[in-house]
Amino acid sequence: MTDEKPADVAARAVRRLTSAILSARAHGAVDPDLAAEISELADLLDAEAVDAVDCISGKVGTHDGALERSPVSGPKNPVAIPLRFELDDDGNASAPAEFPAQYQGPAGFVHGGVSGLILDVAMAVANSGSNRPGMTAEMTLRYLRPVPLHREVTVRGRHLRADGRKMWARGTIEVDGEEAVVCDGLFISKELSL
Ligand SMILES: CCCCC/C=C\C/C=C\C/C=C\C/C=C\CCCC(=O)SCCNC(=O)CCNC(=O)[C@H](O)C(C)(C)COP(=O)(O)OP(=O)(O)OC[C@H]1O[C@@H](n2cnc3c(N)ncnc32)[C@H](O)[C@@H]1OP(=O)(O)O
Repeated sequence: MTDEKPADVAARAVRRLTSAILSARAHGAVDPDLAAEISELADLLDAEAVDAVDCISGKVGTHDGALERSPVSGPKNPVAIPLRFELDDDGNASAPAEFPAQYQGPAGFVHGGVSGLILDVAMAVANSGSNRPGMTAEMTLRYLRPVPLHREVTVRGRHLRADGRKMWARGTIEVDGEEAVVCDGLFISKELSL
């Protein structure tokens, strides 16, 4: 038995579908009937969709549900891998990650923009873990070696220091224990409003 919510089950299925469509397309083999069936499913859900930014998040402009809706860690978000971050006693975030085909940049490797996205969230989680949530103001990425698809790597986020509203954090993606991508981020605390 699982206590997974229907929306989470659906999101997981859509992730598998995305990966499967990519790999089927690569071999020129998307069955037309199946494609029509998938489209019908999308029509069905689309008709039920609520036209609001906050439909998976709770209140607009808040941090509520940020982890749940995140395109990186959100089990409700089909675009997410999703990563499950753990915090250690010092507020450092880490998560194992294995990237499927839809995150490809160079053949066989993760797209650099995806690495940036992942590290932004890793740093945000670490900042929040240190009770210092904030908006990303600046990120500097160094790509030291390519990150392979379909292989477990480690994502880390570390809150470094704070000065007033400013916070500095560092995020890394490690492949075989070696840094492959390193990101330095500046975050600014801010009340959100639309
Ligand atoms: C939705 C937010 C969620 C945040 C996460 C929190 C909790 C979530 C819990 C767990 C985490 C789970 C999942 C993670 C979820 C989300 C994480 C993703 C984070 C994002 O995806 S977030 C979207 C991208 N991000 C933006 O959308 C920012 C747009 N932007 C602005 O909203 C403003 O631009 C802002 C607020 C940055 C500053 O504006 P402002 O008016 O409040 O402040 P002001 O300009 O006065 O600057 C004050 C001092 O910061 C310096 N400063 C400002 N910007 C700088 C820069 N770029 N470089 C160097 N220094 C800078 C100034 O120079 C001054 O410094 P000084 O005081 O020394 O003069």
